[in-house]
Amino acid sequence: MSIRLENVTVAVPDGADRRVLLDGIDLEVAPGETVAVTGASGSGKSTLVAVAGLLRAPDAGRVVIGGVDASALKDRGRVRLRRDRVGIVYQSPNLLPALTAREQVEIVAHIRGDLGRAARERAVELLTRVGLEDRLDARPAELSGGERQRVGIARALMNEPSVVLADEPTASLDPERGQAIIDLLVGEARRAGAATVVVTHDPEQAARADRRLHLRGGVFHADHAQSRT
Ligand SMILES: Nc1ncnc2c1ncn2[C@@H]1O[C@H](COP(=O)(O)OP(=O)(O)OP(=O)(O)O)[C@@H](O)[C@H]1O
Repeated sequence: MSIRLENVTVAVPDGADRRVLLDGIDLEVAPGETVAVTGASGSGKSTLVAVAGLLRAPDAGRVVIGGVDASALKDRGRVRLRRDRVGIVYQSPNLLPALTAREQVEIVAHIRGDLGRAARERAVELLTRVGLEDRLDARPAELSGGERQRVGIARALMNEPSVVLADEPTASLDPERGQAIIDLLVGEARRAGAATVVVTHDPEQAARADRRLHLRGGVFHADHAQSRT
């Protein structure tokens, strides 16, 4: 399933004025496609992820996930659409200190009310895919930053999302580990056929995506790195 943003506009208070962060953005990401979004600090990248992930309603425009127009849904429907179709990888994975890696991932199924044997097996399979098969019972304090982010990726994929959104998922890691995490995320999202948007500051990471867009002045510009290649 794809995600489509149509004419999305978001403005925020700026002193006595209002500042337009997203100015009629159009974006369609196909199933299995990865789009990297770069942009200066404060350019609205996190806001874009929040809107695409149905965490924040745009002031105007629509977000359509798998053909379903989120703006036409009531709050509960929007929450369900996000829970069932969207996986989000955050800058920092915000794991629950008391839970093991396995439980951090299982909790997604628990929230949906379907933590049965199949879900438990899927959690282990995902943690294995991200290279944590030996760390299943480790708690966050026992994991490195990179390992915690791997748990965050497994957790984001647990609901078999149609759309994966990642907001600077490697911000807290060194470049080498960051690149490995991006490769893992992009690879897993492609494998799952998810439409994927990765926000990153890092041109090398952006180069791993199928398409690169640069957010400036509230609109997308084709990334310079892309036009050189
Ligand atoms: N609800 C809000 N009220 C007021 N200002 C806001 C609100 N949401 C975002 N902003 C401002 O809008 C700008 C863009 O924020 P956003 O977090 O989307 O940028 P970003 O590109 O992700 O930045 P960074 O790369 O630094 O994380 C920032 O200046 C932020 O302070």
